Amino acid sequence: MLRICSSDCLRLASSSYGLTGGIASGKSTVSNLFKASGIPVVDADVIARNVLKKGSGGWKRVVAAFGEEILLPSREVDRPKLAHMVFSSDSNRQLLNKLMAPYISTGIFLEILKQWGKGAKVIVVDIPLLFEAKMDKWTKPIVVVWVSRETQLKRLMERDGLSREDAGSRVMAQMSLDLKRCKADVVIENNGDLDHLDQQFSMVLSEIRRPLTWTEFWRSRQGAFSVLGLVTSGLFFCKRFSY
Ligand SMILES: CC(C)(COP(=O)(O)OP(=O)(O)OC[C@H]1O[C@@H](n2cnc3c(N)ncnc32)[C@H](O)[C@@H]1O)[C@@H](O)C(=O)NCCC(=O)NCCS
Ligand SMILES: Nc1ncnc2c1ncn2[C@@H]1O[C@H](COP(=O)(O)OP(=O)(O)OP(=O)(O)O)[C@@H](O)[C@H]1O
Repeated sequence: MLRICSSDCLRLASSSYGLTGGIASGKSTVSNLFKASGIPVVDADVIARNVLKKGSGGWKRVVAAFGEEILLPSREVDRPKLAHMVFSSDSNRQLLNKLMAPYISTGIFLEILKQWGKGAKVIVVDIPLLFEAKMDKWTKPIVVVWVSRETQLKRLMERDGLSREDAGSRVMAQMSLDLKRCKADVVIENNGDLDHLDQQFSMVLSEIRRPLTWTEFWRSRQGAFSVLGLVTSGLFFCKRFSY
């Protein structure tokens, strides 16, 4: 089932749409559908991977905090080892989040600027921890890909070859999907098959692409800039012709 909060709420859109959900809820699957529709996607997981590349600023801080035992012989981070350390300990995870957050948010911001520079009118920003990291104010509307806990665990265990216990600790490291669902503008339920997901995605896309009504336009960011432009030029002409 698809839930879209209200057309007004959705159409207050700025040009950065948030895409979030839980681990293995299907965000990447949905972001691939956006890409296939010609909408660029900024992927926070890709940025987070770059932040941990050997020799980068993030890598240095993380190695200094967690020690050289998290490194492979190539001196790249041993991701499964670090994953085990952070998903089995709240304090380790909070430390990693604190160290990486400034690099990840700067990376996301620069990627958005890059896409705007390329002329993109709409960008989807795929951030797994959008609510947890309080980045939800940056994006509108927010699309949450929701699945039941059982489906989530099953897909996570299958995809990453994890035990039920390890999959459970990764799920528990995030805000509950039920809470994220309450905070969403659009909810895509992904318990069904891929055809069902495709159908919901088409509905989301047509709602997002629907032209703005005049009321919606004036309430949007573009509308606010137009008002500002009109007022500024009005003042300019009044001043010019008052001599
Ligand atoms: C711990 C790391 C090394 C594990 O790497 P791994 O290749 O196994 O997982 P990957 O990066 O593909 O992440 C998979 C999923 O795990 C979840 N996840 C990742 N980090 C976290 C975290 N700190 N807290 C909760 N969930 C997380 C997300 O849903 C993400 O989509 C890696 O996830 C990491 O560097 N995490 C910290 C950076 C971060 O917060 N990433 C999320 C981007 S907002
Ligand atoms: N509707 C579906 N039917 C069957 N399998 C699905 C469906 N949607 C996603 N999957 C599978 O579930 C797994 C998780 O999906 P995906 O990788 O898109 O999740 P994600 O939210 O991006 O995960 P992560 O937070 O770890 O990055 C993948 O193996 C994907 O192929």
